[in-house]
Amino acid sequence: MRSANGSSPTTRSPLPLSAPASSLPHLGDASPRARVRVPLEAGAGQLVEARMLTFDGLADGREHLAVQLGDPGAGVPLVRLHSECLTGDVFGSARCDCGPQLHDAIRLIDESGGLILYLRQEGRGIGLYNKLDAYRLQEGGLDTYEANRALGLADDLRDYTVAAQMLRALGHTEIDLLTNNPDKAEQLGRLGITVRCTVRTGVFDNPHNQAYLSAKANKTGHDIRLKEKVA
Ligand SMILES: Nc1nc2c(ncn2[C@@H]2O[C@H](COP(=O)(O)OP(=O)(O)OP(=O)(O)O)[C@@H](O)[C@H]2O)c(=O)[nH]1
Ligand SMILES: [Zn+2]
Repeated sequence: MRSANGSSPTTRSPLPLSAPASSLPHLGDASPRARVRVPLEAGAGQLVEARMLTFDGLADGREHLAVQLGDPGAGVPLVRLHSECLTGDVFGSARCDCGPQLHDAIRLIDESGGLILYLRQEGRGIGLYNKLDAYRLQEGGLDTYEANRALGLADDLRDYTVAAQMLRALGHTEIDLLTNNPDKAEQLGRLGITVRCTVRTGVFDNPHNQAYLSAKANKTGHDIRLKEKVA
């Protein structure tokens, strides 16, 4: 069982989430392309060593990145699928929780051994400009999903085929998944990756991201334990 992180996630029961071998989808072959060592700032002046991997043959032709942390031989890896959030990951936007989630994942996975798959799926797949259009609509009172729909877009366009391809290319067909999002585990199961268990990420709430977090908890079944649910 995984240990809890500093923000008190818990490990849930094992999930029966793998497809039978006979029905495994053919995803197309991807293979590792380059593997480079990169020291990462992990807070409090600490550096952790990451290995960054690129791939040939990913299904959508985009540049997704695998970041390997900790002991690669430590058994079933702890994996986070982290969808790109330029505003949160790079600029530290407090409108969402992506930046602190990413940094907490680096720390936690460095301890456990595993991978962050950094997926180029900005704005849950709608792209940066559409996300900022959605932010404008949210300022008029819509929640994150209503704003997508007002733009004529689906709630969530993400497909995790490339994540399954990266995992298979690295020989990982069984993982523990660091997420609060049930769709990630379900999709990976259908794509032939056994999710042994999920580990909740911490809840990084602040006065600016309450509506974002409560919409995830109330509308898409994210396992987020907010102190107080905002309607
Ligand atoms: N469309 C849209 N996307 C947003 C908004 N706020 C954040 N995002 C995007 O939401 C995605 C968050 O991805 P993840 O960190 O993988 O989070 P998640 O799907 O909520 O699941 P877990 O963090 O794994 O529990 C990023 O791509 C952000 O850019 C928003 O208001 N609208
Ligand atoms: Zn974000």
